[in-house]
Amino acid sequence: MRIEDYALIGDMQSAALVARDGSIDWLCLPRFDSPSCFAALLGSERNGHWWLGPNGPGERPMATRRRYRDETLVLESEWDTEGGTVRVIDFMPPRHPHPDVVRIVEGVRGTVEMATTIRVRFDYGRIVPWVRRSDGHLQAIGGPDSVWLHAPVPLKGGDYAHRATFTVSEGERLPFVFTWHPSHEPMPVEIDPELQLVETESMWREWVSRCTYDGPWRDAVIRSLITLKALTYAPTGGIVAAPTTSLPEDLGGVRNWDYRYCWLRDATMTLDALIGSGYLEEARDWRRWLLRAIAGRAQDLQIMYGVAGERRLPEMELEWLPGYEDSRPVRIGNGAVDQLQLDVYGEVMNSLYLSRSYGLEPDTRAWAIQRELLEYLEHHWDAPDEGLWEVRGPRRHFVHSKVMCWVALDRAIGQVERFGRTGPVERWRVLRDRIHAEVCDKGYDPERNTFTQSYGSRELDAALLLIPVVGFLPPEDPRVIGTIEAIQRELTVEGFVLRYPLAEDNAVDGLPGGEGAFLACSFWMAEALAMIGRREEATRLFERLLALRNDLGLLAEEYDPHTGRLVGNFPQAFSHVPLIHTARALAKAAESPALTGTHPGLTREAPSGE
Ligand SMILES: OC[C@H]1O[C@H](O[C@H]2O[C@H](CO)[C@@H](O)[C@H](O)[C@H]2O)[C@H](O)[C@@H](O)[C@@H]1O
Repeated sequence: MRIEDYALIGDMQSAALVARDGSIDWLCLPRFDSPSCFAALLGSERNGHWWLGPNGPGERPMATRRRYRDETLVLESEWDTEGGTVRVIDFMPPRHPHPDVVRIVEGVRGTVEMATTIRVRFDYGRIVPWVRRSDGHLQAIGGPDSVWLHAPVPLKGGDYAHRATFTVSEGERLPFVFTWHPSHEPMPVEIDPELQLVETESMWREWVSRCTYDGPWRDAVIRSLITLKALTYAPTGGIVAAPTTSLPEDLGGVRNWDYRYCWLRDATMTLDALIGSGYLEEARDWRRWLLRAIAGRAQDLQIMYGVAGERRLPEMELEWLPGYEDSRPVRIGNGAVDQLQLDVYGEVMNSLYLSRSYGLEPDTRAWAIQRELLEYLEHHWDAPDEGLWEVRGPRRHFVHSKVMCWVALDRAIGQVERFGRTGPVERWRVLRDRIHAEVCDKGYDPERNTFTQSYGSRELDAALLLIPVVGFLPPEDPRVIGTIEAIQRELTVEGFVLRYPLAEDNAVDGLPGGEGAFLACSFWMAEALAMIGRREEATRLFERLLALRNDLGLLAEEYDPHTGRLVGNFPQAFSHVPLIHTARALAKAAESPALTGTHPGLTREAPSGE
C-alpha cells in the first residue's frame, strides 16, 4: 500500500491509519507514542491489522471513493460492487474515558457480501494476545493492554486471527466498536456508536466554525488545520510531529525516524498556523505545556519532549519488524533529543511573541522563562550545533541556527517595546546586531550572491529561504533574491526543493542513502517567491504542491519525484503548516502585489491584540 493510500482518523490522543482497502494498519494506544496494537504498516498483517471490506475472490478491492464527511475527521470509504454499494464510516470519538475506534458498515444500494479479519498484536506486532469471548464480545489481552471488539456479527477464530462474513443491505447499519483499556481494569462501559458519530461530527464542525481564514484554497487550509488539530495531544496541549514512526524518507533505506513526539520547532510552527487561523485556545494550552515541559534550568532545555513533557526518548530499533517496504531499521524513540539545535530558541521566542500579538493574555512565568532562555543563548549562540535538520554528522555553524538566534533576541526586544516587558534590552540590541553582522559576513558568499548552509561552506540549505520570512532581511535585499535563485538553480528536482545537497560521502548529515524533496522547503520556496513579487511563479509551485496531497488532502514529509510517491512520516505537521502559511502569503500578495515582507506566522507584523 502506498503511503498516500492511507487515511487518518484520530481522537487527539492517538491516531489510526486506514488503508484504501479498508484495513487499519497502524494504531498505537492509549497515546500517540504508546506501543501499537496494529503495525502492519511496518511489516505484514501478522504484525496486527483490522480489515473490513467487501468479500470476494482475489485481492481485496480498493475503495471506489473515499472522503471525510464535510469538515470533520470522520472517514467514509465506499465500494461499488456487483451486488450494490457499501459504505464504511470510520472514526475515533473523543474519549470517555477509554479510546475507541468505531466502524459503521452502511448499506447504500443493493446487498453486499462483506468480511472482516482482525489480528490484534500488542507491543509493535510482538505480543500475540490471549483472545476470549465474553457475552458475545471479543477480548484480547496481553501484558498491560486489553482491547474489546463489540461486533454485530459472530467472529470465528483460527490461524491467530478472528474473521466474520456477513451481508449488508440498503438502509442497514452495522456498527463495530473496538475499545482499549488497561488490562488490570474491568471491561469498559460500551459506547453508543451512532450517538458518538453525531457527537464526533459536531465536535469537528464546531471547531472548524471558529476558523477565521476565508481566503483562497480554503478547503486545503481547513483540511490542514484539521490534520494539525488531530496531532495535538488534548490532555496536555503537546503537539506531535506526525502520528507514525519509520515511514522511510528513502524507500528501502535507513532514514526512518520516530515522529510521535513534541518538537519545540514543529510544535511552535504548528501553533503559529493555528493562532493565525483564530485558534488561540491551542496557543494557551501549548504555552502551559511548554512551561511544564521545560521547567527547570535553561541549560537543560531539550529540542523535543514526549507529549506529556517526558525527557527521556531513547532511540531503539525493533528488529522483529521488517519495515515499510523493507525499510529497516524500524526505530522508536529519537536520538535527536540530545542534540543542540539553536534555532529552537528563536522558534519558541517567536511563537510566544506571536501569541501575545494575537491577544493571548500575559503570563509572568512565561516571560521569566524567556529571559532565562535568552541568558543561556547569550552565552551559547556562537557554538556549532546540529541545526534544524538534526544532522547526524559533526556540529557546524549553521547559518539558519544563527539567524534564529537573531530572531530570539529580536522578539525579546519586541516584547519589551510592544508589551512593556522588562529586560536588558540594550544588551540584547547590541547582541542582535552583532549576530546579524556575523551572519552577513561569514554566512554569505559574495561571489555567488547567496547565503550558505554553514560558515565558510559553499553548500546551500533550503532553510535559508526563511531569511525574509522571519524578517532577518527584507525580501527586496539582493542577497535574499540571490539566495532564492541559487536554491532554485541548485537545490531543486523538478521544481521541488531538497533540504540540502546530499554529497557522495553524506558528510553533513552522516547518513547513507538519499531522500525525496522536502515538502516544507518547497512551500517555503513558494512563499519566498510570493514575497519577492513573483506571485505567478509562486502560485504555480503552490498548486503543484497541492496536487501532491492524497485524495483526502494529506501530505507526508517528503515527495520522491523519481517514483512520484509521498515518502516519510504521514501525515506530517511540518508539511501542512507551510501549506497554510503559503496560502495566506499568496492571498496577501494578491491584495498588495508589491513586496510583502510580512509573514503570517513569523514576523513581527502580527496584530497587536492589546
Ligand atoms: O535527517 C535526519 C533527522 O531526521 C529527522 O528530523 C526531521 O524531522 C523532525 C520532525 O519533523 C524535524 O524537526 C527536523 O527538522 C527534520 O530534519 C529525525 O527526527 C532525526 O532524528 C534525524 O536525525
